[in-house]
Amino acid sequence: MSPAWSYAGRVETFGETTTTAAPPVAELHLHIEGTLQPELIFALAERNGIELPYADLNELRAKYEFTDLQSFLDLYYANMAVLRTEEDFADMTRAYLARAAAGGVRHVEVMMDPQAHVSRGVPLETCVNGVASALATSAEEFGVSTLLIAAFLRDLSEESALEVLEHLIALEAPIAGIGLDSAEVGNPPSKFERLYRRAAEAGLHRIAHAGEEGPAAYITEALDLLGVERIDHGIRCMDDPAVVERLVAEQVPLTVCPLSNVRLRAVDTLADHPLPAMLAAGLNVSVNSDDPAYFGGYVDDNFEQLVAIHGFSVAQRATLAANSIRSSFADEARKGELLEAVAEWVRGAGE
Ligand code: HPA
Ligand SMILES: [Zn+2]
Repeated sequence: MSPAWSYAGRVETFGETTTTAAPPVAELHLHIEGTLQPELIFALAERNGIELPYADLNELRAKYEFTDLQSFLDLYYANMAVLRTEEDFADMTRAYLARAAAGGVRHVEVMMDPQAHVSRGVPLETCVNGVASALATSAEEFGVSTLLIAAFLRDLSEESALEVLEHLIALEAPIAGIGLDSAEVGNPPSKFERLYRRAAEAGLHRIAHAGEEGPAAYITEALDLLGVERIDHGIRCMDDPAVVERLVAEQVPLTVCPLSNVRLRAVDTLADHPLPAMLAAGLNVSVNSDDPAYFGGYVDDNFEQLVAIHGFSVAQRATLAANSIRSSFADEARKGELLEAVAEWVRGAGE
């Protein structure tokens, strides 16, 4: 199947040299199911003989107007119905990797939502093997190193999450860690203490969404009760100076997703986004796409708009890139290579 994306190869010019707006980065906050582009949804529906509730691409695209996280999640879960076979998961993953690589991503820690597939009758092996098979050839094919993270749906029970985690462990699934996503408010980190304890016992990395729509207190809970190594989003920390102070002191990585926050109305506009203030406060922030097929762009699009709206300098962009690399779970040798690539990008930018 031909890829359902295209890349315009946008560049900026600095004096004599030309460089891309986005530095080489590690993408640390990416839901693979959120990379499913409308064209691929139609292609997979046809391949699998599935009738979509939309007459055409335009009717589907008209649904991409969100009022909050839940309004997005409803469409995100509905569209997953087209993912049935290993090949479907692999094609979706490969399309993301190709597009991300073209936009500067050099390392990615891909989240997937196994419960969203198992609950509609897709075997765990099918979704894991499909995504993992595309990740396995990514370094060679796209120059992008990869890790896989199983994310659990916080609006489901802890028992459901534990059952799937045990199954993943029994299958020796190639996962590096676990995450926590879906509807945040009313589903605090404290609901998943046993899950995170089990993941730690199994030697898995631990991350969690917190402070996207939920309060700053959820960030503290995720750190203290779940022992997470990174916080996904975390923007609501800005409501509580004591939480900011702690996050700065401990240099807890926050994987921020500016375009996502605008599309889900966590912030009104990109001009109102707290990322510049977060950087200025000394927080360990990075830039990520979250669900690029739904939120209007990949990592490079996020950087491009941050430059356009906030005038982020080469030095600021290099800091964001270095933060992403240092906060990744890549090995030290890979981190060193990627940090060198950032330094090279800065030299090319001539600032
Ligand atoms: O932005 C998100 N937030 C919470 N859950 C999610 N699942 C996919 N994307 C998201
Ligand atoms: Zn997310």
